[in-house]
Amino acid sequence: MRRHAPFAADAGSLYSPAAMLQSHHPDDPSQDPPKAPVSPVYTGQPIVLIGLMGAGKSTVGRRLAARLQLPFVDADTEIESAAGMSITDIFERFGEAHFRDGERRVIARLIDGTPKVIATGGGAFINEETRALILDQALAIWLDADTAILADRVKRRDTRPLLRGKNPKAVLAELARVRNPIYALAPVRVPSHHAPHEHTVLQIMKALGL
Ligand SMILES: Nc1ncnc2c1ncn2[C@@H]1O[C@H](COP(=O)(O)OP(=O)(O)O)[C@@H](O)[C@H]1O
Ligand SMILES: O=C(O)C1=C[C@@H](OP(=O)(O)O)[C@@H](O)[C@H](O)C1
Ligand SMILES: [Mg+2]
Repeated sequence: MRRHAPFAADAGSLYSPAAMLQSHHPDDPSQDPPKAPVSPVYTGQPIVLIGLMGAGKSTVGRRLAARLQLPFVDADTEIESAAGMSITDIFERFGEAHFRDGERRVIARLIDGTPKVIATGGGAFINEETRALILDQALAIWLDADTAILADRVKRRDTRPLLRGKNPKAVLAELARVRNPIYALAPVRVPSHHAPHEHTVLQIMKALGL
């Protein structure tokens, strides 16, 4: 795994003074590139959330990015924009393999070395090429929740083609059996319980030493 030089510790501030000095727009802070928080653990790579459907990658990821003042991007939303249609339509019209190909290409584009939070779709990290890229160039965080919690959460939206017309708990249990050993390759695992999103955000920040 590629190692990144840690930013200098700066007591009292989350942000690197060195990064601030590199601004190309001294008169317009809104033009500055995002600055990675300073931590002895987190060293500025893109943070990539992985885990099963319903784990909270999209909703927790957005809140985590806001908290860290980093850009947030949801890979599923990017795939939908690139395709000009919903994930459900991509699956129906072109099949899962086509979706997986788009997913692989979109995530490769999103991991560009700049600090940001990326929420992936649950299957992204299962692709060998995507997994290798994430493990090498990003910091993968596995949001891990029980099947019962996941099944309860995914009931809220009918946007997941793998669950449509099926028993969500049974599908998620089978996906957990196959995928959890692969998600476990992530260097960081954060449990996602019945608790507010902010609780998981704080757990992630703690795991990152922030
Ligand atoms: N503590 C929590 N952590 C994550 N998601 C939660 C939590 N509590 C409720 N949810 C809800 O679970 C649903 C699934 O979350 P989402 O972020 O879309 O998961 P994913 O992107 O991993 O499939 C959303 O409706 C979200 O608001
Ligand atoms: O687990 C999966 O294979 C999928 C998860 C979904 O994203 P979420 O994990 O955000 O629900 C979405 O990418 C697609 O429906 C397939
Ligand atoms: Mg999501």
